[in-house]
Amino acid sequence: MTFRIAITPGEPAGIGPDLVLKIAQYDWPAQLVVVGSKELLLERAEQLGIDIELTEYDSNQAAMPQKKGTLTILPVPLKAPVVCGELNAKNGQYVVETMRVACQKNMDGEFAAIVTGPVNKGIINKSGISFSGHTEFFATESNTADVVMMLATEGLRVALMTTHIPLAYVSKAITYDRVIKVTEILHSELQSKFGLDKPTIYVCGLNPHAGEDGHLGTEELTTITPALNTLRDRGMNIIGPLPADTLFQDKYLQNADAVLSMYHDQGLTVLKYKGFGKAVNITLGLPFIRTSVDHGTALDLAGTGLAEVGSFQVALNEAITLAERSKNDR
Ligand SMILES: NC(=O)c1ccc[n+]([C@@H]2O[C@H](COP(=O)([O-])OP(=O)(O)OC[C@H]3O[C@@H](n4cnc5c(N)ncnc54)[C@H](O)[C@@H]3O)[C@@H](O)[C@H]2O)c1
Ligand SMILES: N[C@H](C(=O)O)[C@H](O)COP(=O)(O)O
Repeated sequence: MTFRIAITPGEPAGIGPDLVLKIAQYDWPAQLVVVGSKELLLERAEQLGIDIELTEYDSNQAAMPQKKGTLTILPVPLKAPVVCGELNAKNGQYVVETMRVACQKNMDGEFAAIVTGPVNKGIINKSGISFSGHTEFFATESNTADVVMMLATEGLRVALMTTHIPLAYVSKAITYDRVIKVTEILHSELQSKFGLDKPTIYVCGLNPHAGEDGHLGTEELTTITPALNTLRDRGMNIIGPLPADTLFQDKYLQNADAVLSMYHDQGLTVLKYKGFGKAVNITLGLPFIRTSVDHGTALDLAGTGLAEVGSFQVALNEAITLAERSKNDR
């Protein structure tokens, strides 16, 4: 028996709908249920010259592998017409509703995973909904206190100690408890989701040269190292904090199952330099599987046919692999 994967196309004026249609040009071993506007997909398909057959989702029917040229759709209506490349705050509520429905159906066990297309955080906030990212949204929606953002491409996994917050708040956010919590979630999910019995985690410092013994910043001495020592005492294999500018070299990375960076651009700049378009974003610590693309809404490419589908394929393949693994573990 196969399972169902929920797909949210994300921002309707961006490339998400284009990529969902491109994904549908292949056979998939799982049923792909797109949670979003049927009219939007049909309109974008016509614009791109893609043939697509949409079948409405019926929870009473058994899940079937998705055949190329087809998609299953769980309709969520748009709030306003869509023009490619033009954000419209009226559709902020639509975008959030697609995520909410997909989340609920995963919580209920009806779907085995969620794969999300890119959203524009700014326009959702402009629509009156406070929103900083899918990662935080799904945590709140599923009542999960702590989750971890991790992006992965071939040969590198990068997890983040802090996610979508202004740089000015990062230092305050890195508390002893946060270092313990995030590292514990990363460690336990490397074991359970990725089958690594005793994962090795390399940890970046926050300050230049990891603080240079307190001369260039003290967070390493006061917070990060004490927390990592506690985790080492609990048996975890943790290296660091090491200077972030020299950590990302092969002699460290070949031994690292993941690198834990202190803030968004410290880790993701390296990850995306290495693997942009071929990476997956995975939320660790949720009660369901959630993966996503490594890129944003690319408003400049929506409706042109030029958007690359590589990262969406990686995200969908990863969701299917994780869902199969989780099914076999049960
Ligand atoms: N998963 C997500 O929801 C997600 C991820 C990252 C950024 N974003 C959001 O996307 C919006 C735009 O962000 P940005 O401009 O920094 O990043 P972006 O990824 O949208 O665009 C950066 C550059 O990469 C190109 N690009 C992106 N995806 C591409 C693809 N699939 N194929 C070919 N070229 C591609 C774009 O044309 C642009 O030149 C922001 O609102 C941001 O918050 C969302
Ligand atoms: N931080 C992610 C990135 O740069 O790729 C992106 O903004 C998406 O984050 P969410 O999955 O939390 O929306």
